[in-house]
Amino acid sequence: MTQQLPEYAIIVAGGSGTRMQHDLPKQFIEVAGKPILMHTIERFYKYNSAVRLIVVLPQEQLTSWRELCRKHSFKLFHMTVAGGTTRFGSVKNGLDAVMGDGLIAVHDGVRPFVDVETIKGAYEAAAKYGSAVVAVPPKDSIRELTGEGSRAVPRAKYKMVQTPQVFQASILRKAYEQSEQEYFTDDASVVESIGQPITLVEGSYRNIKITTPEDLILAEAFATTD
Ligand SMILES: Nc1ccn([C@@H]2O[C@H](COP(=O)(O)OP(=O)(O)OP(=O)(O)O)[C@@H](O)[C@H]2O)c(=O)n1
Ligand SMILES: C[C@](O)(CO)[C@H](O)COP(=O)(O)O
Repeated sequence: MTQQLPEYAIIVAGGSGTRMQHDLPKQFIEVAGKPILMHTIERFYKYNSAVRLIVVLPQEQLTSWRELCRKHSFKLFHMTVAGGTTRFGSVKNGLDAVMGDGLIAVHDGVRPFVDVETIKGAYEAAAKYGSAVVAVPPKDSIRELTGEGSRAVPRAKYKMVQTPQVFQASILRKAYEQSEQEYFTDDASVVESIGQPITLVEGSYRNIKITTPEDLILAEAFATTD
């Protein structure tokens, strides 16, 4: 009989949301009556209430998050950790709170519509292959910028990468021991750089990252049709 590894989720919500141009960091903006980050945490609880949740927040928002939880009677248990100046730094701080072996999902706090099947598929694939990164096929044509202009590239050769990105704990820890590089845009790029293979698993077009103002319109629509 195979032993079930403990499951962790580091939910990174330590950013400031500059592209949203809102007075609050976007993870705290209300969608369907509650902060985006609460929707995200609920998705992981719905998948498995035993997942150990580490929520990474901007240092200056730790107290206001506690107040928001009180205001919304939000009782789902989670640990909070102060973030870094970049996503890389925030993941690293979250990782410091994970002890021992297990599977660690890193998920953007601003992807509140990730479905349970996607989370389950990612943990299962990571248990088997060591890594699992959720991705979807591009819907648009893609052009590569060249020095002089641009040229078409075959989109069947590309995937749009989402989160969760799940890894065996030892692999993720080793990857985050190195110093940050500019091309690290996600955990897969960090892990790949130490020579570990990346396994892709199917994501969902609903699993949007709330980034710019029009995403909030989509978010309200998704929240009411789930
Ligand atoms: N220092 C940082 C930067 C980002 N994030 C988190 O990483 C996720 C994806 O990042 P992004 O959408 O870029 O969020 P922001 O950095 O907040 O947005 P922007 O780039 O527009 O400033 C978000 O949940 C964000 O809170 C983080 O935990 N710590
Ligand atoms: C991790 C991520 O959401 C995968 O698509 C994305 O790379 C985050 O990028 P951002 O520059 O922080 O928006």
